[in-house]
Order: sequence, then C-alpha cells, then structure tokens
Amino acid sequence: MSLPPQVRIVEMGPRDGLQNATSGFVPTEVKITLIDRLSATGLTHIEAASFVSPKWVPQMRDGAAVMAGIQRAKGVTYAALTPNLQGLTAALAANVGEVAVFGAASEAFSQKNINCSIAESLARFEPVIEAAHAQGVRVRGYVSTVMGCPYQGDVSPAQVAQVARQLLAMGCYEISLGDTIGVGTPLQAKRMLEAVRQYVPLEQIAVHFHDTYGQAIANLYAVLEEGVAIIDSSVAGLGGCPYAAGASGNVATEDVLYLLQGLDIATGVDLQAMINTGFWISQQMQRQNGSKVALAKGIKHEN
Ligand SMILES: CC(C)(COP(=O)([O-])OP(=O)([O-])OC[C@H]1O[C@@H](n2cnc3c(N)ncnc32)[C@H](O)[C@@H]1OP(=O)([O-])[O-])[C@@H](O)C(=O)NCCC(=O)NCCSC(=O)C[C@@](C)(O)CC(=O)[O-]
Repeated sequence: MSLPPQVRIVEMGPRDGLQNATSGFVPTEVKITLIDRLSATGLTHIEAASFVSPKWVPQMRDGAAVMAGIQRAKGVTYAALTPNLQGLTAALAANVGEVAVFGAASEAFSQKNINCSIAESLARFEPVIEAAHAQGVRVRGYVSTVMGCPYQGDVSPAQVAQVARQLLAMGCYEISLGDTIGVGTPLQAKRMLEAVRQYVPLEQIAVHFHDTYGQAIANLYAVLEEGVAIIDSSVAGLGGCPYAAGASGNVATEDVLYLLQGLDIATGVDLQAMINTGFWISQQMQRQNGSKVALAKGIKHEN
C-alpha cells in the first residue's frame, strides 16, 4: 500500500488536550480563544467539548458555554463527546456539528472510564447513535486502549477489531483507534490495524495515538504506509485521559504536520499558525510546549 496523498487532521486540543489539565480550571474564555485560533489554521475538524458527567471530568463542565462562545468558521466541524443520552441532549442543545461515543477494547478501562462493561457501553451507545442520526448528526466511535491498557496490560488486536466492528455496525461513520497510554510500537500498530481492517473499511479508520513512550510519530508512519488517512492529534501535545494515570498527551499536531509535509502529504493546515497557537495555549496553561517541532522552529510574531 502507498502513502495517502492527503490526510485529515482531527484536532483534539480543546477536548482530549484540556480534559486532564492539572493546572486548575481552564477558563471558558481561554477554551473559546483556543478553538477560534485553531479554526483559523485551516483545520476542518475540531473536537471542541465533552458532555460527560461534571463529577467525573470537572474540567469539561462548561461545554455548553464553550459551544455558545466560539465563532463557527465555515467548513469546520465542531464535535463533542457524548457518553449517554443525557450528554447527547446537552450536546444537541449546544448545536454541536457532530458527536462521538467512546468505548474501549479493555474491560478494565471501560469500567474505570465510563463505569460499565464493554457490552453495557455498546447497549448504551445504541440509542445515542439513533437519536443523533434522527437529528441529522453524525456519530464518531472511539475504541480506547487499542495497544495496551493501564489496568489489564495486553489487549489483543482481535478484541479491538470486535469493538470497532460493533461500533461501525451500530452506525458510527468513522472509528478512531486510541492508543490511550501511548505504549504501542509500529509493528503492533500494523497488526492492530490489520485486524480492524477485516471489518472496517480503511477510509473509515482514524488513528489516535498518545506519545507517552515517544512512539507516536513512528506508529503514525507505520499506519500511513498502510493507507490510513485520518489522524487525531493535539496542538502542543496537550492532554491525556483522566482515567489513564501517567498517560501523556496526544501526538502534537505540529509534529504530525511536519511529518506529513516531509512526505508531501497535503493537510490544508498552516504549520506556523499551529505553532503559534501551541505556544499561546502552553503559556496560558503555564506548561512546557509538548511539540518538538514547535520548540525547534519557535514562534513567529503575528503582528
Ligand atoms: C459515563 C458516565 C456519565 C457514567 O457515570 P455514572 O456515575 O455511572 O452515571 P449515572 O448515569 O449513574 O449518573 C451519575 C450522575 O452523573 C450525571 N450525569 C450522567 N451523565 C451525564 C452527562 N452526560 N452530562 C452531565 N451529567 C451527567 C447524572 O445526572 C448523575 O448526577 P446526580 O444525579 O448524581 O447529580 C461517567 O462515567 C462519565 O461521564 N465518564 C466520562 C469519562 C471521560 O470523559 N473520560 C475521558 C474521555 S475518554 C478519552 O479521553 C479517550 C479518548 C476518547 O480520547 C480516546 C483514547 O485516547 O483512548
């Protein structure tokens, strides 16, 4: 298989990136400005909010205010996580462009993250997907822990494939495969993808790699070679899952853009604008910028 000519970046910074912020509550205004800045980089898809229980993830409790405050750019889809009907109702009221349900390939992670078994989660997603479709809203499906689980260790590709297959059969238009704790390596990524491809067409597969072990770029290259053309990433490498202790952020969007530029793969996203946004949000959160490319290239002042 050859490299894809074009890749769609699905930006995770405002959701996966911020949900685990340890520096205190990120003010709603900062979240809104982050999304508006990301909207101006050429991205077409931004995960902007999460309509989950505020008891479970307090950082995301202002999803409705965030969605009400952003400037919606033409051609950009603003998505949100919805674990159940309660979340879906709130997300639809906030006029999100797309929603996502999130399951896992590991029973232990499913229990810790959404307080139910894999089978229960799929049963819970069914009415969410139906209700979203009834409103003309597309649903993305996540599978977490596709290359390892913080609680149970190894996860088999066959198990990942089964959960992906069921989410697709239930109506998810795209399946995002999450290496939640960033433990995977390129060969493992290829094997996992191979198993999922038995059931999910390649065009409907996204990859969502965290960079905890520094393998995310290598893993991305491995699956790009197999033709994967949808990549989740997070500006400045923000983030981590609150229910996966020690997991670092998604692979940095800046680093992914640099990789793709070097491979002559189009994204439509402006690397320098992304770098500037990454420095801005890192400063707001008083954290080190997690993008190696951003640190190497540095900020260019916009005015
Ligand atoms: C799924 C539940 C809700 C089950 O949590 P539960 O406690 O079993 O739910 P419940 O139905 O018993 O409700 C308990 C309370 O939560 C409220 N509640 C219930 N649902 C909602 C909602 N939607 N919005 C607002 N409030 C809600 C509900 O109203 C009730 O309030 P109370 O009566 O006690 O006052 C909970 O476990 C939860 O919210 N989990 C979310 C955890 C999370 O957000 N994790 C991070 C995202 S996943 C991720 O990062 C991985 C990913 C996607 O990026 C891919 C990867 O990297 O692998």
